[in-house]
Amino acid sequence: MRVALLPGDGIGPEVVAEARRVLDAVTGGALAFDEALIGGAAIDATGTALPDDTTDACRRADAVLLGAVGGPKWDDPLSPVRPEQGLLAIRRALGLFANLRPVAPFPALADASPLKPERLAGVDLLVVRELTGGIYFGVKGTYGQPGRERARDVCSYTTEEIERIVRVGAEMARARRGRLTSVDKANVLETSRLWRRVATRVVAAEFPDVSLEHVLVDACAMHLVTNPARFDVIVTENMFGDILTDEAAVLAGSIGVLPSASLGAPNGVGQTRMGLYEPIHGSAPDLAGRGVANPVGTILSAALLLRHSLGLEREARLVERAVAEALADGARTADLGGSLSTREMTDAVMGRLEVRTAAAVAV
Ligand SMILES: NC(=O)c1ccc[n+]([C@@H]2O[C@H](COP(=O)([O-])OP(=O)(O)OC[C@H]3O[C@@H](n4cnc5c(N)ncnc54)[C@H](O)[C@@H]3O)[C@@H](O)[C@H]2O)c1
Ligand SMILES: CC(C)[C@H](C(=O)O)[C@@H](O)C(=O)O
Ligand SMILES: [Mg+2]
Repeated sequence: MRVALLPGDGIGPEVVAEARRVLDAVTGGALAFDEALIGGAAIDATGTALPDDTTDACRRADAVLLGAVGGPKWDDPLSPVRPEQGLLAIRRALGLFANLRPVAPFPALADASPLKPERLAGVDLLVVRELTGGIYFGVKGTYGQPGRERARDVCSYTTEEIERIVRVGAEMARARRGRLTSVDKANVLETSRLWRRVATRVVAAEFPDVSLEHVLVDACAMHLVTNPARFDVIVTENMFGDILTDEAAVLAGSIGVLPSASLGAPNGVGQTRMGLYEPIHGSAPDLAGRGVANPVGTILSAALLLRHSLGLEREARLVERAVAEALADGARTADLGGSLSTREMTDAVMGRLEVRTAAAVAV
């Protein structure tokens, strides 16, 4: 099995290198890795944020593990080439329309969250974010005379785009606690009114066992910090999902611990899917090059990769348990109030992994 690694920029290469060590350990070296350029690193080397070689390497692979893209070096708002274009382009090129962002805070990290511990009790939610449509991909441009320009970004969704992401959300809810929250801004936006109608129809017709509620995005932002345990699966459009998941990171104690899986259509073979896996955080320019970033979000993304694209559920669980145990034993990087380096944090996880892997083999 082949995994394409796209380390990207800033702390991306640091956290991807650590997740690769974990993947190697848990699979006993069974995976082949191909490294390729994306983002600012690709702009510097080739002039474009997503070189064709990178897309080809991803297409040859069973799954992709990505670090992060972007940074101050490429932030000029007048530049026609931007690192983030590479990320959007690879999501689109691989048809990765469903972005799963689980938020199940580790009990050991309750003290790292600014929320009261009682607010965090029972929180286990999954945000299913639409990833290849909406305002990110609509017509955009800046028009008019210098000094008097107008800019626009068009938000557009088709019925089919909404149907397929709602189905993913409802399937996930069915496999969990059966509750789906569709988040929109239907009191203002046409796209949201279509979204709401389609979600209602799809769930009623195909998922009678799933309960559906509609919540407006502004209210959802509030509920996420006042009563997050009320949510099971949240399905929402591209930009709302981006914003709400950074907010939800507060529940987990740090944005450095949250993983994500971006999936395309099932490939039929044991229902695994081509997928791209990445932490939800960015390139953290303030931490880059210092070896202090938290690798847990990327390591947990690697676990999702094992589960969803390689069909290695046992190995995925081994990694997730090793992370939980390392955190329960007090392993902490600086974002969680500790002093471990990126590598030491990974070593703490790998120490638990060895014990667990040996036990699993013995059974
Ligand atoms: N998927 C991606 O590649 C992705 C996601 C978000 C932002 N970005 C890009 O990253 C750059 C920086 O964006 P930003 O500063 O708004 O967001 P960011 O997520 O990079 O950083 C936000 C804050 O979280 C901290 N943080 C992030 N990851 C961490 C980790 N693993 N361990 C410890 N602390 C961590 C940072 O130090 C910073 O204080 C921008 O260019 C942005 O476009 C990329
Ligand atoms: C960097 C940016 C394009 C990206 C997004 O908005 O999708 C990021 O914020 C994310 O959450 O993956
Ligand atoms: Mg984001």
